[in-house]
Amino acid sequence: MTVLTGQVVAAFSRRFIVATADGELPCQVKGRHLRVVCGDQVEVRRDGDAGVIEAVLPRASLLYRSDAFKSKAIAANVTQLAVVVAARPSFSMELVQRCILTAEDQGIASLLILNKADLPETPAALERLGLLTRIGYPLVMLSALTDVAPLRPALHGHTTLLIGQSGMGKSTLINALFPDASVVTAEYSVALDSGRHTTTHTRLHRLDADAAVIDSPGLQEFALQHMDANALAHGFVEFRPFLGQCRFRDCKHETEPGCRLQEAAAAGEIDPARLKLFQTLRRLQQNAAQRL
Ligand SMILES: Nc1nc2c(ncn2[C@@H]2O[C@H](COP(=O)(O)OP(=O)(O)OP(=O)(O)O)[C@@H](O)[C@H]2O)c(=O)[nH]1
Ligand SMILES: [Zn+2]
Repeated sequence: MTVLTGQVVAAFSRRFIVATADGELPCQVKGRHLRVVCGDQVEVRRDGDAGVIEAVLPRASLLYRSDAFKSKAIAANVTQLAVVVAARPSFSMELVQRCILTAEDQGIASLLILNKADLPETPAALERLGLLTRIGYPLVMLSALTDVAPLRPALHGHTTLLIGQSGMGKSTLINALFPDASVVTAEYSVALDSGRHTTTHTRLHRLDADAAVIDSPGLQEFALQHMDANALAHGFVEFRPFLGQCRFRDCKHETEPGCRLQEAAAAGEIDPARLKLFQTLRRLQQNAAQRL
């Protein structure tokens, strides 16, 4: 029997959404050991002011967060991933793409949020993001300090997971969307060009009956060892029309003759930088698999 106190909110009858979880929360449901994460739908029996989880409903999606060593589930039933970036401190395009690849693997839509639009370096950041907007990822530009209205239409009807490197302004954004949430924001350290960690929990905030936003801790790294070569290739959405058309069925899309992806890169049908990232990630995945 698992008792959750103060960790379940947003009730519809006996069904709850797990709103706060520090990673995966172990629980026992009818003798079975399970783990619930933020966004999970559970059926809860009230027991005083606490709740006893009686069932965990099947998940429509499960997003993982990984470092170099292990994958950890961060949120369930997310329908949209929103990656927050800003011109300052600098952000990693590779990290942004890794997050999006994970979302693609789970069939989740991705959205780019370019925050701190008031900064003079913003056009350069927008230019870098062209790698992703050109292949169709939507982008919302805003300044969380002054106005988050441009983001609202994109959140409609979705459970959105906000993800981003430290210092991009995620907490500021959450504060502006949910004035009662009282998330601590920190001045990022300009000298180190990186943010300090102020967010420790993954937390679901309800926007309205059909929309919610999940805030997650600032990212430093995002490994993808849960995706094999095939999943990786499909994660690059613009590769999909060319997959299965290489001369060799087990083509690694490196230097093989008749590789349709290399041809597409040479012809400007796909961005060579994206193919290069695929090759790097596939090799990393391969090496990790060999170590097991
Ligand atoms: N100029 C400008 N600064 C902003 C904007 N939004 C946030 N900031 C600043 O960026 C810094 C970092 O913001 P936070 O909201 O703490 O960043 P975070 O991404 O939540 O960082 P972690 O909590 O470390 O994950 C703070 O000094 C904010 O005031 C913006 O729209 N424009
Ligand atoms: Zn190939």
